[in-house]
Amino acid sequence: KRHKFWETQPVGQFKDIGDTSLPEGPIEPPTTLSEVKQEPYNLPNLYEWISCDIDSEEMCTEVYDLLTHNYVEDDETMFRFNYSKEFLRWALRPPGYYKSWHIGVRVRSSKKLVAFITGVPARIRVRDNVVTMAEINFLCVHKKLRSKRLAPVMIKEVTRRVHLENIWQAAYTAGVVLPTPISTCQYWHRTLNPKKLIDVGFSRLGARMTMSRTIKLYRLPDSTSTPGFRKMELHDVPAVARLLRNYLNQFEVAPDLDENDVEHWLLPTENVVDSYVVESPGSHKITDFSSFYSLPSSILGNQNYSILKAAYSFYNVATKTPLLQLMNDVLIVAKQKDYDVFNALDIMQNESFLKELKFGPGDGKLHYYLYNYRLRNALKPMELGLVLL
Ligand SMILES: CCCCCCCCCCCCCC(=O)CSCCNC(=O)CCNC(=O)[C@H](O)C(C)(C)COP(=O)(O)OP(=O)(O)OC[C@H]1O[C@@H](n2cnc3c(N)ncnc32)[C@H](O)[C@@H]1OP(=O)(O)O
Ligand SMILES: CCOC(=O)c1cnc2ccc(OC)cc2c1SCCC#N
Repeated sequence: KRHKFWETQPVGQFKDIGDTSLPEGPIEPPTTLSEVKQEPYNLPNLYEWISCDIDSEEMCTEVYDLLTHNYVEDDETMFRFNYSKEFLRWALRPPGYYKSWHIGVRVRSSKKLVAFITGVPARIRVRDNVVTMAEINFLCVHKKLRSKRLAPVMIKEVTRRVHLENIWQAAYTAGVVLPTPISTCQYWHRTLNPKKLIDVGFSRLGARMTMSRTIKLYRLPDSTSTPGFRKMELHDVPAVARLLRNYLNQFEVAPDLDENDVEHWLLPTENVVDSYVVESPGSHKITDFSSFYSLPSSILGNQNYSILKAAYSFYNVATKTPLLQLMNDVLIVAKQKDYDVFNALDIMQNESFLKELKFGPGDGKLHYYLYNYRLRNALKPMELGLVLL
């Protein structure tokens, strides 16, 4: 398959797979800031660039509306991601973020927002090297402007703006295969509301299974079982940061999160991210941690339902409580909060609980990518300690 754009980029190329003579690490050296293109890339005349101020209610609504109608759909066009406005504000304003990396394209005449791409800064450890990167996300071109090679221009423009901040690497995920994945992961789904998932056509009644038998199969207790299991609070940040930093050390690629990062990414935010700790009743020590984020989806073409309430496993650390028990408690909480499904990737140590907690494998894959950083070999999912939103 020809990749006319990606073959011009400093990314692992398919032709280089297996070439162990190529060194691991940056593919191109940084340039001086004066060598970075100072002016934006050219768009077709009808369009103009806009840096989106996500703090502005009006601008945030325009971004939300573009994504709600034009962002990622599954292959069967059963669902389309429906990131909420408060989720977008959370995802796009981590410590050290740049408004200039929230890039929109408007129609000059109507001022209609028709495309979007974002970056946020993150310190990512790759094996033994911590690299400041841009995490790229929310690449979206309006359905009516597809297949016009707008995406490469969006990607070159965000690359240019990242370079202006003296950052030369990026991390991103996609459901499509591009040159060249550093790892390919699988989604797993734990049904919480079987009736709804069957009604929308995602799940089917198993052979020799009645609806009531199916409901019983996925039923969860009304309350959690781990003593000391509670919502994370601000004063837990130092302990959670210690726990998480230590846990993530075992993975080949993982975020290097300090206390500011932990406060932003993991402190509970209503309808955006939920996080729980296990505080040992005696010692008051934080021994375990679990978190999930809330990413609803529009249900396309169903008479009875319009929104799927989905929770996505985020970061989990079990040092005392068995991970299986910790995750079962988190499923119980997600069900209490009326989620329809709890999703998880087969990364980190997730494989150890997926089957036992009745997750089923999805048919979608998620490919992880690094920009301008070569890994000699692809990673197994369990070597990945990075979750992108
Ligand atoms: C140092 C800093 C560096 C920062 C930058 C790092 C890199 C960041 C990279 C971005 C990471 C984003 C991560 C992220 O947001 C999470 S993945 C979600 C991407 N968004 C969607 O799927 C939303 C629905 N689809 C669309 O809006 C359009 O189909 C998009 C805009 C996806 C493509 O628009 P289009 O109208 O359908 O297509 P053309 O404009 O005609 O362009 C065709 C070219 O685009 C390549 N393409 C297609 N999908 C891609 C994807 N998901 N990543 C990268 N490239 C993608 C494709 O291979 C081809 O190139 P090739 O000819 O070489 O094969
Ligand atoms: C019921 C299980 O499927 C999903 O939760 C879901 C929801 N919305 C989507 C929107 C776009 C989409 O495009 C790939 C997939 C989904 C999926 S499956 C993959 C995500 C997970 N887990």
